[in-house]
Amino acid sequence: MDLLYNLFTILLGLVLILYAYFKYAYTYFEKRHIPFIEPTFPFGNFSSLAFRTKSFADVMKYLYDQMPDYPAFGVFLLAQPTVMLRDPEIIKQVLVKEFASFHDRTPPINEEITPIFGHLFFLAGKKWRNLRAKLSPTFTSGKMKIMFSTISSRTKNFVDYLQANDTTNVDVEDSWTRLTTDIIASCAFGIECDSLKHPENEFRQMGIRSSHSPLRLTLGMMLINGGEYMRRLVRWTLIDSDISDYFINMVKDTMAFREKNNIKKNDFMQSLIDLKNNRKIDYDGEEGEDKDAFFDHDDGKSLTEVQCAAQAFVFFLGGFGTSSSTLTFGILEMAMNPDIQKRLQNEIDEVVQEYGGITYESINKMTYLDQVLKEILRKYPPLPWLNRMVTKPIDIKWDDKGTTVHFEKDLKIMIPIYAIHHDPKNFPNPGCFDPDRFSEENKNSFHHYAYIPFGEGPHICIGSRFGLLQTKVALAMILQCFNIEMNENTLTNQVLDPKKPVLGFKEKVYVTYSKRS
Ligand code: HEM
Repeated sequence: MDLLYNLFTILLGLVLILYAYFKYAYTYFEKRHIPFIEPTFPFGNFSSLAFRTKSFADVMKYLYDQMPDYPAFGVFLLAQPTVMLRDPEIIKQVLVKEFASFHDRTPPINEEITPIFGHLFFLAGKKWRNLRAKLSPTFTSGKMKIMFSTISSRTKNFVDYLQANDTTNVDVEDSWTRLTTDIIASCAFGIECDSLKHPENEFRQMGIRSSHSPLRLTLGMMLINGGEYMRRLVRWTLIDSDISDYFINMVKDTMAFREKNNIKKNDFMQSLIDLKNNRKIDYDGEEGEDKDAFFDHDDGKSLTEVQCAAQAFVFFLGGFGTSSSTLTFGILEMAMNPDIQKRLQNEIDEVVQEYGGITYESINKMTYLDQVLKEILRKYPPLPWLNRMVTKPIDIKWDDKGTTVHFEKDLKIMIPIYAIHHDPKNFPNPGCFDPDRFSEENKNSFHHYAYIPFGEGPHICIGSRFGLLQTKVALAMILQCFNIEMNENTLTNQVLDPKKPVLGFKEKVYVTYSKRS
């Protein structure tokens, strides 16, 4: 009984200390005269995230909508003060103009604990800078042109498969993730896994497990964001070790096999092999692509096999989830907006006739397709927020009256893309799907930094060209062969899923693909 009593007293003492610490932390913005939303112990302003009752996108939009009169405001993630940005001019300062003060997303991840996370998305400081310089030539337009044939042949197989099967009630997300998994498996890992016919294959299963954010990952990321002490406390890995080992071994095996048999291919894996062997990737960008920027930060060091595996892993995660989410939302909008679908089909038919098929060149001629894709990414940005932290203290221009606000080192920054894209001040009637927002005459009607599905500045998505290309090819090939229609299983008033790390609906999206005559 005594033992129980003592334990209870210790626990109560700890909770009280924690409470006092959080209460003190919650005075951060008040002391600095920065507007903020009142937090509650212990989750700050993010309790619905912790209890998974709302998606990241919805929580941020809820907070954003509460502070319409401020260019930015404070919130708390647990006890962590975080500034959420609203005004595109401040967003521009953070992402581009004052990049030197906002160099990193989070404090550096510990590569010894989770080597598979030693990739572009999580690395910080010089390590990120050097790696970005090394990897940029992997994604030039020249490389995309070469990879077009892999993308289009996989997509053609996919369309053939649909044509040969019953498509009266297609589970849209499931089918797209199979296609995008196969494309990225081939381009990033150099393997063929045919997820269409064999959805249970090991590669796909590992991919599904690694991208289904378990509670551990969400909590782990909150703690990693929490600063030096918190990061030292996080001793568990953020991903199951069998998944991490699987990807690392696959990259090692593929590299060894290709080198032993002197096999050279035009894919991401080849770029990684070049970097491992300390040879720079050949630059084949087009005029206008900044060649010097690619190389002026290169430290000349080669990558280890494990570092290569981490990059292949982030290409995989970045490549399949974001694109299949974009395509799923796109297909649903096509089904709900038959007029837009028809206009897009007319463009595809005309351009295909002119060029004799769907080619790299013809895809780039489809201007309405480009508008449709931009509108999908506005309404449904797959990554609904960006984060940065203050790496060097700075006075930020707060408004055009000359007010400045001091941001201290280590302050966290959130940019709620989803909320910004749904702000009627930026995009009138934001719930309406209207690709004409991006027409030649309207494309300057919104602030450049109010539309940021790929982020902006030096951290901008490195794979955006690849992502756009594979989604455009997929939409064009599907709409060339099928009309997309709603059926009795199509839900049109869905809510966002709190469990998915990438934007997605809670319930499945079903539609009918009917063959075009
Ligand atoms: C529709 C498709 C995609 C969308 C919407 C998307 C979106 C984003 C966003 C919002 C960021 C953060 C940018 C920032 O912080 O400013 C990002 C970063 C990144 N993305 Fe993508 N992405 C897509 C496709 C891809 C693909 C296909 C790959 C790889 C093959 C990829 C790899 C990456 C990497 C490595 C980063 C980190 C870049 C850095 O910090 O240097 N993404 N992406």
